[in-house]
Amino acid sequence: MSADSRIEAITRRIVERSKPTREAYLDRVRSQISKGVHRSVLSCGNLAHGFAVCSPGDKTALSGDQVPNLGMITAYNDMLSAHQPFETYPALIRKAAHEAGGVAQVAGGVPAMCDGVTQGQPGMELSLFSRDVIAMAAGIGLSHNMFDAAVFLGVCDKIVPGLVIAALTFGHLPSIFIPAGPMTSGLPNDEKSRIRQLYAEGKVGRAELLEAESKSYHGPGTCTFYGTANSNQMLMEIMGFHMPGSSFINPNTPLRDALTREAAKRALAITALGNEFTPAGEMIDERSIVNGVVGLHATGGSTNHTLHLVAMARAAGIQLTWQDISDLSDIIPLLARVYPNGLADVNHFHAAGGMGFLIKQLLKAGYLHDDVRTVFGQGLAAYTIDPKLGEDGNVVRQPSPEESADPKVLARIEAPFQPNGGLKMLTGNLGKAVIKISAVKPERHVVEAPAIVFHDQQELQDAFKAGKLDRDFIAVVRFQGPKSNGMPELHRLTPPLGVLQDRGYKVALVTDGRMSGASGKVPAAIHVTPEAVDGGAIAKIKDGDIVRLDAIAGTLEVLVDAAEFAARTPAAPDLSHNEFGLGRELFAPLRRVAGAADMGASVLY
Ligand SMILES: O=C(O)[C@H](O)[C@@H](O)[C@H](O)[C@H](O)COP(=O)(O)O
Ligand code: SF4
Repeated sequence: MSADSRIEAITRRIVERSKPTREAYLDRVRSQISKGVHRSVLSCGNLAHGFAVCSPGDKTALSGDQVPNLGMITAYNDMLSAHQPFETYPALIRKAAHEAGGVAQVAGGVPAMCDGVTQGQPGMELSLFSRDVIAMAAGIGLSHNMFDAAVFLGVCDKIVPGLVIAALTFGHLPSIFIPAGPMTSGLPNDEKSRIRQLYAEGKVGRAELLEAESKSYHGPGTCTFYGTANSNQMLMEIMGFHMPGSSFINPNTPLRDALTREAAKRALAITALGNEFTPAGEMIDERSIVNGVVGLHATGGSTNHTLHLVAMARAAGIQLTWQDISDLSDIIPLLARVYPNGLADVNHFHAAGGMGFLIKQLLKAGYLHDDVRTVFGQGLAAYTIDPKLGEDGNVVRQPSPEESADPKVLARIEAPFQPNGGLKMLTGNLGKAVIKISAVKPERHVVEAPAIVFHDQQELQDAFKAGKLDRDFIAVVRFQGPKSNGMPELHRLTPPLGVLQDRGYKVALVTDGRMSGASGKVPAAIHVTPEAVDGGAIAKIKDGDIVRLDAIAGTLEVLVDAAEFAARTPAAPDLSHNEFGLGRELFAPLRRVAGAADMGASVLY
């Protein structure tokens, strides 16, 4: 079934816009493919180093060019609950590779930051740049050129986007993403947020807050809210980088391990040595990217993907814009109510039918390109399944049901929760911005109020604690862009602004920084571009200026006489405090070259 004509039209305009860069990219990929099995270009010395620690059997296998070798890129560490399960994956994957007649080696590791640990801390100023550092680190591993396919072990916020950039940079190789799955459900996310707001008001102490947080984040696996990490899993599934049904199976379960083994064997089956060669650079095309954006809107996914999807697409020569994302939002309905867009968590989402049901609904309406290549073969319809553990310990896939097992969490296409995806681009005399309203009540989609300007999130929190913010206002938090301080998430603003909103005040946030994928209830115009330090108009806003954020009209305006505003001198605060400390001095070169948010805020292109 062909896609809806509006989806086709947007896809066509992306294809047209991307033609020069996409064709140049594909030429590079095909040139690399034409060189044949990559180990064959290595010298004997190179090869001997490459398999020095292998068994005699593997050395024999790798000495020739008939046995496929799988390169693993792992983001294992104990900081991310979502990545901790990867500690045991290399051994599992090596064993599965041998069972399939291949070899598997860890090509390299990549760094991974837990945004939950660094949230509100100086480390968060390295977070966005870590995406591109991860892409470079993965490139270092794959540059050994020993491999016929790659598997990527990563889940969280900047890690999957960075790994996708690497996978597409090495687009001549087939690549499969292997997740570790969500944490089992703990304290409900809305209850955690309620305790946070009580703490912000001084009504509970640190002991109660730590108890609530620890009951929420309690074990291995991805945090269960629908933030950037779980948006990543949705994207990898709907873009065809996952084996069908991989996204939301809990860690350390037989089905999880069966999916991991299966992915390793599939990666070896789709190399150039077999008859289903599926290089990532050809598998992912403009239709795959559009499918990813559609999934983002249908699930109320993280705003961080208005940065990451643009950067990921560029790695394959595809030019995705915020206008594309905004226009698709007008078409795609919201089908999932997962925190912060609802009370459920990703385990409930999966139990209600999960990705298989979601994809089935979107395909039924023609909102997805079905005729795409995936690591599993041709066509997205193969992903409308429910994964189960078979008698033999392998994965079996049953067709997804026609009905949602929980219509309050996962809706049918005929009865969506909202008619659109709620991720809009705003334009006006402050430049461009992005707003996600799928978690914002309709009466708050337009906010017009006096500005109060802050130069970091701690200033706002201090003003709140001092009782200075009990009024209608728009918080303008600026000098938070990529060139300023690395564009940290300002998620610690959510509790105080949420308290003020619950007290009945009209509040909103305007910032050239980012929010967490878990942020939601307060209207926020984020990623304002140009950023303050880059000549952005946001640097000229003064306390008391009337600012209007209109998510319905798609506008972001400061209501000041244009001539008077233009004549203002931009603020130029002292930013030296974010140039040193906790590694920020190492990232000064990246701040200098960082691109604009609407181009992916990348240091790579
Ligand atoms: O984009 C995201 O999804 C966030 O970066 C998330 O990964 C991070 O952990 C947040 O901090 C939410 O968690 P907390 O509400 O516990 O901070
Ligand atoms: S979802 Fe966020 S907080 Fe949870 S493990 Fe991943 S990065 Fe850390």
